[in-house]
Amino acid sequence: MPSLGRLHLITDTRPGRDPLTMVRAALTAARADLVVQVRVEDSATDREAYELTREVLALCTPYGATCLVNDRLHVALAAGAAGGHVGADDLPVTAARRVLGPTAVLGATARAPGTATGAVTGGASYLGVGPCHATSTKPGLPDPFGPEGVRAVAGAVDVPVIAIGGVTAARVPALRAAGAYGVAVVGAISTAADPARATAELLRALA
Ligand SMILES: Cc1ncc(COP(=O)(O)OP(=O)(O)O)c(N)n1
Ligand SMILES: Cc1ncsc1CCOP(=O)(O)O
Ligand SMILES: [Mg+2]
Repeated sequence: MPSLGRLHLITDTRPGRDPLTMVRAALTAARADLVVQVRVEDSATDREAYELTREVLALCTPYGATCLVNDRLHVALAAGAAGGHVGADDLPVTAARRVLGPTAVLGATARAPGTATGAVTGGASYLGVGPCHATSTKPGLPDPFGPEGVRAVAGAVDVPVIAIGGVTAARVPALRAAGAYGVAVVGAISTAADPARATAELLRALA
């Protein structure tokens, strides 16, 4: 399995957003270092998720960037993505690993050391850990737990920990110091005035 990129851009498919323009801009700055996770609204159809994934893959492939799909593992497989990401409301990690096969990238959400070790035993190749900071992108989340929450999880596992939730370039150093291997962002890139520049700043902070 190739090494995982440290910067994960999660597509912003809320009404009025333009996820493909964001992905294009981020790729010009991050190239092969970018992981793009295709995440669609729950109300989107599988056909819409599949078509967006195919378009994102077509953008990622020339750069050698990695494309993952959130939640919908059948879409990941059908589209030819490198893997997927699951959380508490999705397939259990062991089942997700069976679906994706042994070599695919499989991310799992974990907020505590016990869940984290269980996910790794079940076959997760990285963990998404958050919300680290307050976010307006996903409603209904528990309170943010800051870098200390990342430290607790990172200390319990030997797979890459990707910090998520309200991540900005300014917040990256503390998250890295707490053991995060990388970060996943929506708003830091999708709401930036200059998404390519925002991507470059995040990469600089991660280096
Ligand atoms: C890298 C990363 N970490 C966490 C999540 C959240 O996944 P989940 O808890 O299943 O919530 P949804 O994104 O499905 O709403 C993620 N997608 N990526
Ligand atoms: C999907 C998800 N899971 C936890 S926080 C989050 C959204 C992160 O978005 P942002 O980077 O805009 O805070
Ligand atoms: Mg999910």
